[in-house]
Amino acid sequence: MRIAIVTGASSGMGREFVRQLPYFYHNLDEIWIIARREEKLAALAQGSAVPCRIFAGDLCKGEIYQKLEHALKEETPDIRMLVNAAGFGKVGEVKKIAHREPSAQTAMIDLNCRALTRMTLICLPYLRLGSRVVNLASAAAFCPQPSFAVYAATKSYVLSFSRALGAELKRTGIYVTAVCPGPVATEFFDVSGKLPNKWKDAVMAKPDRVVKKALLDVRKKKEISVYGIAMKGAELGAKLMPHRVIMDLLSN
Ligand SMILES: NC(=O)C1=CN([C@@H]2O[C@H](COP(=O)(O)OP(=O)(O)OC[C@H]3O[C@@H](n4cnc5c(N)ncnc54)[C@H](OP(=O)(O)O)[C@@H]3O)[C@@H](O)[C@H]2O)C=CC1
Ligand SMILES: CC(=O)[C@H](N)C(=O)O
Repeated sequence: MRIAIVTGASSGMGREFVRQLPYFYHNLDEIWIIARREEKLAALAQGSAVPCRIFAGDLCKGEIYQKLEHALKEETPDIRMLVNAAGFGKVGEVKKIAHREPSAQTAMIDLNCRALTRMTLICLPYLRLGSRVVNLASAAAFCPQPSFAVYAATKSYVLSFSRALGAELKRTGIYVTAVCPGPVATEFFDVSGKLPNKWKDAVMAKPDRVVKKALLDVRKKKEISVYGIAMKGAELGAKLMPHRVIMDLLSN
């Protein structure tokens, strides 16, 4: 059985991956979709061109992994693609968020880093020649971001982990792509709060376009997928400019 697994499938870019995957991969038997909101997953499954298997649960708790591991052992599928899209952010200074929502920042690390790593480790034995791992990092991975500090740090982890894992797996014919978009119009900002920099509103991208570009880059075995000229500029800027200067710019 050939499958794709997508976390964070109930909204935003995860959902978009589930919608677009059948057009890029014509031979998928099932897509396994993961998130907490079961009703959203059910609605997605209903409209899907490929049968979807729903795994509703919290990736910061153990139960969902047990269900998934059990299903993997039963089916021994060929995982053609794992998409780690579940994630969230919180806008604001570290101290203020800690006061307002004491556990939010460590929960962010749990989901954005720990859960993504755990999902990858669980799926690794089922990846075969030509399989792909797609990790949703962010342009926030390129440089530390005051007022988005923990979030940007988690995304630096995702980018670093993805690149190193990709280097390890390349000789086995398995490819890893870190997707690094700038701001994308999804439910993300309902959870994170308003963006700290007004210019980010001006470069807001559409999720379907970001995901289409990501899937094209995945096909090309690209290590990093960056959507849009503005974020390509940001990537280059973060390589050329001292991060202190960029942080000053971001703080103003
Ligand atoms: N939007 C943006 O500007 C950008 C986003 N990203 C990254 O892209 C990824 C997708 O974000 P996006 O689509 O924008 O955001 P959304 O908020 O639309 O999607 C987040 C997804 O994660 C799921 N999720 C959240 N918490 C948990 C949890 N504890 N257990 C299981 N699933 C969970 C949500 O489902 P549910 O609530 O049903 O559990 C939802 O499906 C994230 O990693 C984000 O950091 C990267 C760059 C830019
Ligand atoms: C939310 C994001 O990850 C985005 N790249 C941003 O920096 O706003």
